[in-house]
Amino acid sequence: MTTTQQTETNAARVESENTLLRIEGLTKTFGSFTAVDGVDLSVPDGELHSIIGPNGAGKTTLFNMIAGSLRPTAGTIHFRGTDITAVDQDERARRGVSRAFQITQLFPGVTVHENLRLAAQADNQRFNPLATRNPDHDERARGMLDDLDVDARPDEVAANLSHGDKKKLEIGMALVSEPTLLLLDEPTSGVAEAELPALLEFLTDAVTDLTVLLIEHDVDLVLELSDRITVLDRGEVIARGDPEDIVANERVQNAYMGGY
Ligand SMILES: Nc1ncnc2c1ncn2[C@@H]1O[C@H](COP(=O)(O)OP(=O)(O)OP(=O)(O)O)[C@@H](O)[C@H]1O
Repeated sequence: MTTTQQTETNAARVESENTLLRIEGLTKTFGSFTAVDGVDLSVPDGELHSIIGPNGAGKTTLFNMIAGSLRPTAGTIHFRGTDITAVDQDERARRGVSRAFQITQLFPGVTVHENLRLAAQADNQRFNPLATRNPDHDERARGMLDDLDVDARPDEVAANLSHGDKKKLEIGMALVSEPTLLLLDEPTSGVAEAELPALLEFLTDAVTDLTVLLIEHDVDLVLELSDRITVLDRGEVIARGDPEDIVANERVQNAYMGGY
């Protein structure tokens, strides 16, 4: 083997050692319609990778396949080097793939603290209010509540929070389960303009040491938070790069980001 070949092999090995999520040829068809069409994606440890694209581009379908709620028609998903394509959603969550949903999933009738405690003690994201109380979960819930800085007392019921604080709580519930890969689906959807700066500040802190896949329509937020961005259009990857590359990409301009 030449020195150049050796260097390339080493570089490939380092790349694969750092890769947390690797997707190859991922495809989903609904009848004759192809919603996600042969998507490749590699996300290294610690990266915040955003998936953007116009409505109906296939972002949520892609997320559903990564989270395990939707079976791909073709392609593979590797997580930490292991093929998880056939692994069910609960087992993926147990292995560290955690999802905060587009539609708020918190329990409106219970307190803010209790929501976080239930999330901390959830076994692979299945909430069990009857599980034996563990002081460690209480502590993690309290710590997360401090980080969240929501405008509510711990004993306030979640239903009384502002929409922005509900979003924060929902993300906090995903974080308190200590995920390896966090899937964030539209964290700012429905959040009032006035609440956005606080949510952005929280998100920036919360995701610092995590590997995150983010779907988000707010382009400013995507450009600010992302290490890399993948742009989908009609199920296909049309561009990938760091925020500067994406802003400068003509195809992306035409498909999606008119005005940037
Ligand atoms: N279960 C389903 N059956 C049939 N078609 C579906 C199904 N789920 C999604 N689709 C279609 O697949 C395409 C991609 O949908 P998807 O929700 O993944 O897009 P998206 O990029 O997340 O859109 P948005 O930004 O509007 O949330 C859309 O045309 C949608 O109508």
